[in-house]
Amino acid sequence: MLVETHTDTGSKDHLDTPRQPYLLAAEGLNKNYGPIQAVKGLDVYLRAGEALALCGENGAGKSTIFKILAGEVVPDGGRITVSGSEYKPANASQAVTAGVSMVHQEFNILPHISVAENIFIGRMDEFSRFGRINWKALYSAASRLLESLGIKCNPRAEMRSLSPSTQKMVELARALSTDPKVLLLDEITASLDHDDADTLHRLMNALRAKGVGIIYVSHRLQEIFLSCTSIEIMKDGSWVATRPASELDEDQLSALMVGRDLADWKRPARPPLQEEMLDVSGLTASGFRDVSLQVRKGEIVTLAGLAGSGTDEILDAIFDAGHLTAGTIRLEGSDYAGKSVSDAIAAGIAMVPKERAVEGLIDTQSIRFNIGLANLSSNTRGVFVDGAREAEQAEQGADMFRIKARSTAELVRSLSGGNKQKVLLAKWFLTNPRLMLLNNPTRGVDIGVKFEIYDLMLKLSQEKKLAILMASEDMAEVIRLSDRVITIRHGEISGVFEGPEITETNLINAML
Ligand SMILES: Nc1ncnc2c1ncn2[C@@H]1O[C@H](COP(=O)(O)OP(=O)(O)OP(=O)(O)O)[C@@H](O)[C@H]1O
Repeated sequence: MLVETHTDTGSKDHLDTPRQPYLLAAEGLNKNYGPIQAVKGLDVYLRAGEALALCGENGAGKSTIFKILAGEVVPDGGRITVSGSEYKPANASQAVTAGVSMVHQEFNILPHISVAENIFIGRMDEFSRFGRINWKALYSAASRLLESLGIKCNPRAEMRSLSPSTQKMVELARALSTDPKVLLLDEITASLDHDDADTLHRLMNALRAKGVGIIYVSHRLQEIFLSCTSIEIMKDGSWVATRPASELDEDQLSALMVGRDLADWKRPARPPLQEEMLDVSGLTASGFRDVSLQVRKGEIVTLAGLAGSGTDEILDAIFDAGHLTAGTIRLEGSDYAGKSVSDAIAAGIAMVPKERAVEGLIDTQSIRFNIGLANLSSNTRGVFVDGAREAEQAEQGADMFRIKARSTAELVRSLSGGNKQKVLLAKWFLTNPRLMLLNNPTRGVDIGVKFEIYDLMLKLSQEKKLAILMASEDMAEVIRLSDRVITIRHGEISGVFEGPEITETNLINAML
């Protein structure tokens, strides 16, 4: 069902036709965080059966809108109705009762309890009698729900035993268990593997057919065209345009989002590279075996594989070499005997991990502190941290990656998701590494910054002879950036591709 939407052609009046009233109408929303105007007079209109993509650069205000709609943040101004009734949720559970459920960008789970409890958390009294929980009823309700949604996992399993992708799908099951009229999905696919992303898109279509309205945020523009019927673009907290998805293509959408055309971005031609930086041979550890590969100075080599193929483990094992069961690592022709992360940093290796929330950043500290952490050795005088040097370096990082914040003294937890990822990248790029290990470096980063990161990676590899070994699930990124691609299947190398051999068909055939 293609749903009629308002457009930005002509005036910006949104007519609520009697034929199909708005399921959700938010008008004139405002939200300030201190001096930051995160949302400025924004309108959002959603009809039953519509999947509306909310698009904008990192820090544009998308998550803030979602938090307002989900009752987690009280707006400073504006009016919302759901099914025509005034909607002013004081908290998330009032939002759920009114039919609005959300899946967050960051993980929102309790790792030490079961899948079933995570799904029905806050509603366990539905399964209790006289103060005792009827576990059988709880597990069978969870089992029925998961099965109906096509999510394969054991409701009795402890949440932390699941892959991040399955954990996210359980969060989706939790949102759907409340039978929402409006479903808010905030960058959910950033955590999903291929199969779960397919299941999600199938579910979105089924939900739309049942009349559920969906608002969807993703920096993967391809996905938006796959499953959304309309697109609202915002910039710096304000409305820019709303269009039916059928009227835009990816290039037009990215131009509307970032205000410039990115369609012509091409990787510059690069001279042949000779000097070897990394040479690993017969590397074996949990999740992969007998991996041998080389990365030359100035080269970008990518490990490409399906989720669970072993690419994450290979990068982790080079950075934290204490867990290897066999194999050797050589750096610039010399044996590397490092056994820990600190040995790796001392040897000039840096790593941007996949899960920034868990492995990468201390949320409760400032941007400056987080960038400084990886650069402590250059920022200390004797036993004291040189505050001025640390601040200068943080400024440099914030500039280089266009981190959107009032100052580098701001706490990382108050940043938007994409800006957190930029802090992580700045932190490691500023250590001036010889070898950079990047696990999905542009995850959650907006399209404009994505291309800036590509330019930066190419510049550093070219000018500073930085060797980059990256893992990426973004096929367009793999093809755009790599000098060489090594495909990994079931923990083993299944192919090596260079230059014109790097095509989507070749890579996918070798990955499957
Ligand atoms: N709790 C907070 N305290 C202070 N500032 C905040 C807070 N939450 C968000 N902001 C600021 O509000 C602005 C909008 O952030 P928001 O998270 O809504 O952006 P976003 O569009 O979702 O970005 P991304 O694509 O990076 O996730 C940003 O400048 C952000 O730093």
